[in-house]
Amino acid sequence: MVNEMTTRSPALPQLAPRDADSHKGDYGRVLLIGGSPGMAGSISLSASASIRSGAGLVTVAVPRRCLETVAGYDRCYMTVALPDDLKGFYELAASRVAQLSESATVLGCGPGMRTGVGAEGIVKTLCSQESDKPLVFDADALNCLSQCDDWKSMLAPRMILTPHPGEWERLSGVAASDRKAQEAAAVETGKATGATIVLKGSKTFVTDGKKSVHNSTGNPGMASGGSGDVLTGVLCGLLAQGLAVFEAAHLGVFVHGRAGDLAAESVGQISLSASDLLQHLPAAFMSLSEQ
Ligand SMILES: NC(=O)C1=CN([C@@H]2O[C@H](COP(=O)(O)OP(=O)(O)OC[C@H]3O[C@@H](n4cnc5c(N)ncnc54)[C@H](OP(=O)(O)O)[C@@H]3O)[C@@H](O)[C@H]2O)[C@@H](O)CC1
Ligand SMILES: Nc1ncnc2c1ncn2[C@@H]1O[C@H](COP(=O)(O)OP(=O)(O)O)[C@@H](O)[C@H]1O
Ligand SMILES: [Mg+2]
Repeated sequence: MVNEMTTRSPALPQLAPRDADSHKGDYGRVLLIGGSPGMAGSISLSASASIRSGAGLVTVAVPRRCLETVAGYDRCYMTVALPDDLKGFYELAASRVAQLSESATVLGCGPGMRTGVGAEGIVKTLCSQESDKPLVFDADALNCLSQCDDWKSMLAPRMILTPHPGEWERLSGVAASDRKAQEAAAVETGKATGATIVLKGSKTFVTDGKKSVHNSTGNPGMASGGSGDVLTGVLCGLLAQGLAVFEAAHLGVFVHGRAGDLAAESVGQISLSASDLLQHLPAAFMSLSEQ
């Protein structure tokens, strides 16, 4: 059980208004790492969502075989090819990620990445960096973490983990069918590591072990492939604009669900796709001022 006495539920954070003479460098440089042949769309959804969530500059690092595909989805982000083999990232990709991450202000990793030696090397490299840069781990980055016996010791307060219940079962060992126990494990992990855990679901639970909140937006139309990939990008976009880690997670899940609710009003729950979430992020952000 989540102990209400040891966690508190904060108010919805807000983004500050933009200075009239600000420029793209003021809104952060996001580096997203992921994708693989057959799952190029996932990391593209994340990158496009980062742009729609206000990031100044977004770069996507993908296996070389996916570069042209990913680049063709959206003109607004940059692409970098990483060493690959037929299974995804090749071992040498980790050192290139280390180089690229130096010029980024926010890092996101995992959607569509697959698991393998190359992907595991990237996750370990990102975790071992002496850095305060915010880092979002989703999907296969979480699956790579779960291969490490000491995965909790690899976490830090700069990190957000965004597992769905299946991914959280792999990591925490707590069955996806026991939501209360999964939330309690998320609180314990937050307390032990300082990381923020976003345990996704119909009422997504966000905790850093000290503060916790259940999200109130979203609908079952979002139960469609790619919805979570969009959330990863939203979180990176908010972090890039300077929100603190827990605050970015709190606002991110809210605005992502609001985009889903607006999309459902427009196209219905049955037809709702992750692309519709992207299209409704602008209205979701504009609606925040009405909160
Ligand atoms: N367009 C693209 O390129 C897309 C690419 N994608 C990429 O695909 C990769 C695999 O990611 P994944 O999430 O699809 O599969 P996986 O990690 O095996 O998890 C499924 C397992 O968890 C269980 N489970 C239990 N509760 C659950 C819950 N509430 N929500 C979800 N699952 C739940 C579930 O149980 P079951 O459904 O059998 O009841 C099953 O056993 C990853 O890289 C991702 O980024 C996708 O984003 C789609 C769009
Ligand atoms: N029934 C639902 N109600 C509200 N939100 C949902 C529902 N089903 C899924 N979602 C949201 O959609 C996203 C799904 O994430 P995930 O399972 O990682 O998808 P994918 O990996 O296909 O991108 C999460 O943010 C989750 O909260
Ligand atoms: Mg996912």
